[in-house]
Amino acid sequence: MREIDRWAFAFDLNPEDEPADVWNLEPGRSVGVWHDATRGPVLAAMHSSFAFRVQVPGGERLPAAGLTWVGVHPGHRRRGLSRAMLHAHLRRSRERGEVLSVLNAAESGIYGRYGYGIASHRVSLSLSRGAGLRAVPGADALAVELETLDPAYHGPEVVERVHGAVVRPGWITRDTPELRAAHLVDWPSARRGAERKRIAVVRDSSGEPRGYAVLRRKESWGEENLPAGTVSVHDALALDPAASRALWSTLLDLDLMGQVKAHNLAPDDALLGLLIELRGIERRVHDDVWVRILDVRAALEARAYPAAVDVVLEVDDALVPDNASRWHVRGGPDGAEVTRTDEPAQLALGIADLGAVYLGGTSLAALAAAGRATELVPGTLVPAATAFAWPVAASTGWGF
Ligand SMILES: CC(=O)SCCNC(=O)CCNC(=O)[C@H](O)C(C)(C)COP(=O)(O)OP(=O)(O)OC[C@H]1O[C@@H](n2cnc3c(N)ncnc32)[C@H](O)[C@@H]1OP(=O)(O)O
Repeated sequence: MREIDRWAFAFDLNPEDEPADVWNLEPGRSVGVWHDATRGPVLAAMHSSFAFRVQVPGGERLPAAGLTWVGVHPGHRRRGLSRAMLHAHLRRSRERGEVLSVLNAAESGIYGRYGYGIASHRVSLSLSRGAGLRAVPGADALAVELETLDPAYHGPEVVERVHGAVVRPGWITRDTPELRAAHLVDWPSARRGAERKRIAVVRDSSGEPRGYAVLRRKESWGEENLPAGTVSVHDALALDPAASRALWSTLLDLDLMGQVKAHNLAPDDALLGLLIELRGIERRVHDDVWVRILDVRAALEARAYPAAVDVVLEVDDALVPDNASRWHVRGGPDGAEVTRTDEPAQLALGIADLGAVYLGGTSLAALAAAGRATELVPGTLVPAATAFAWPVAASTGWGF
């Protein structure tokens, strides 16, 4: 499995990284395709999945198959192996009772055909040292500790504790020790001249962690010998405004650094609201988690809707016939009742686009504007788009 993974993703593990490698795949959830080669059977393709629980609007955590390690040997590509594996994955996930499948895509063109849609986004910011932040009462009373990352301690005591307290659609907790360990691995080859991973921990007066950032600094010197180092942050969370202010004011004022590169932020991360000056900040938006709804009724009944919803959707799903139906969705902030119906449809959309709007991270109105959802009865789009939205942006923010 490691071999086919390396063939598919075109990498070899650096010898210095070998001791850090963690096997995080879960037993019973991988499928391989064998090829009878001249020198004996070899894996031509494989995929695996994690047994996740994904937070949906309203806070419920739904069973979801986190598709991963989809790889086809370059000598066997474009013969339908990936398609066959994806069809099997959808069927097996449904048999396990998983309501959703989620993934991070290697390339954007691969997964729409299997009914996955982009359901959340992540943001990268490039900030100058000293970027001004608004004052937040209580921030100065918080302590910020800077330590070398010790996964055995900081993992359970800080990172997963803070991570597990986040309320946000699309949030996925790392529920196995292997996933937790893999998340904090400090690959020696990834340092590329930067320091080992450090962690900034924000604590309240009782010592409770309220936020953290895993970071590396890299020194560099500009013209006239001016310090121009870079702070790279790939994992930063804060549970309240004061913790966020304390965390980012520390990261934005580290000696000898010229810039801070913050990756994997939710699109509405508090940092964006704290910054006094947004002009000149380089901001990039990437696709985050892709959602495939495996069971329309269970999925739509599990989430909450911020406004009353009463709409008949015509859902098209070529791969899961059970989903392809007309669904009457009636509900609101306390959830919804979803039933098959023969009533005339008011809105029509495909399963990938329903996946895209499901977490509230993509607007149904925006999809309709692009011709990806159709308003069959005038006046039904705006109320439905309002109900399918969510005030907190969807995000997962870590890769699997
Ligand atoms: C969740 C994850 O694990 S993401 C990781 C995905 N893996 C990688 O990117 C590793 C490198 N690439 C590969 O391993 C393979 O090329 C894969 C998995 C992307 C595709 O596998 P293949 O077996 O070649 O695909 P297969 O022959 O089943 O093609 C099915 C369809 O996907 C299309 N397709 C395949 N690869 C791509 C691609 N990279 N971009 C866009 N479309 C693609 C094919 O053209 C075909 O289209 P059709 O439905 O119109 O006929």
